Amino acid sequence: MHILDDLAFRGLVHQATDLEGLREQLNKGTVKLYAGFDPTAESLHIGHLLPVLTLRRFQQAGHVPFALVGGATGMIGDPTGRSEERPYNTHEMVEQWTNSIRGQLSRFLDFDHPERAARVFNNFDWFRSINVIEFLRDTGIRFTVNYMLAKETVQSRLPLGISFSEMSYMLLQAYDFRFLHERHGCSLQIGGSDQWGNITAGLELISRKDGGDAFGLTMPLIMKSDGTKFGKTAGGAIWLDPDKTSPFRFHQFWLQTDDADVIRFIKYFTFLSKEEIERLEQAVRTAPERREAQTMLAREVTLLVHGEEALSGAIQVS
Ligand SMILES: N[C@@H](Cc1ccc(O)cc1)C(=O)O
Repeated sequence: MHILDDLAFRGLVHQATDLEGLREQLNKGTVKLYAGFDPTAESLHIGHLLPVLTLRRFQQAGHVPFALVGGATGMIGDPTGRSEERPYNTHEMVEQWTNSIRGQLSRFLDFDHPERAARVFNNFDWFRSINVIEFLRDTGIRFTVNYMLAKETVQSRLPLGISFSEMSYMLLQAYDFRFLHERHGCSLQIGGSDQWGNITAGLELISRKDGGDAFGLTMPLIMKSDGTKFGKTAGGAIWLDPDKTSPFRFHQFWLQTDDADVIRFIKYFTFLSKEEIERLEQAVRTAPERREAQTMLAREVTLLVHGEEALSGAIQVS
């Protein structure tokens, strides 16, 4: 199945800048794509899994994934979806978290592939040597304040005020996209639906400067059918770090998925085939009490994140 058809089947396409153009590009050959992750804590959580696994899907389909860890952007903080300014973390903290997140990402992508090896970047590597005059003359000049004010993130913060630093976040992310496009041939950025404004800011910069082909694709915000937030439990977030959320608790979390959500989550978070998923869908309908789909979901995601040994440990305890 074509990667874009697979993503559509899984309900993973929320918005895209030019799907037909992107399809053409993907058909022509290897596409390099990236997703970025800010080190705002020592570990990724399951909210990050969707972009990570989507990178993996692209790699399996013959493309080259780049994972960017925001050692620089993490020093400012993405205002997207936040109702107030973020407190700053120290440089030491951000650096430490950048390293642990880099390690976590490596489990999901193939870094040794002979032709399509994945890569990890840290945007601090390029931002550390850019000075403010250069940045304003080269990047700031490409955006009108009017354009920035029109972004949803900024709009929603206007009543209470938003700092110049947080408002500039979109320019940092835009700069990354252009940098990876120019230096490393990256032509697609993917992210959660809330990243649309930042991704399109990058496209703005790329097309104004060199007219290159570049695309943006976002994934849906994960909602539970009962209206509560996905991934948040009474005990807090579900982390990928086994020291913060044990493989047992991780496995249990997925086992408790509602019948109404389980097939959607299987599509998002597992690599099971369309046929297998359709069979499980049937099973939820005809024999929900067996919880076959939940068992499968918990098994597959725990295996992906924690590996075989941790999975058998988690199953034995339960
Ligand atoms: N802004 C993204 C992270 C990110 C950082 C830098 C980028 O170039 C891309 C994405 C987020 O908060 O999820």
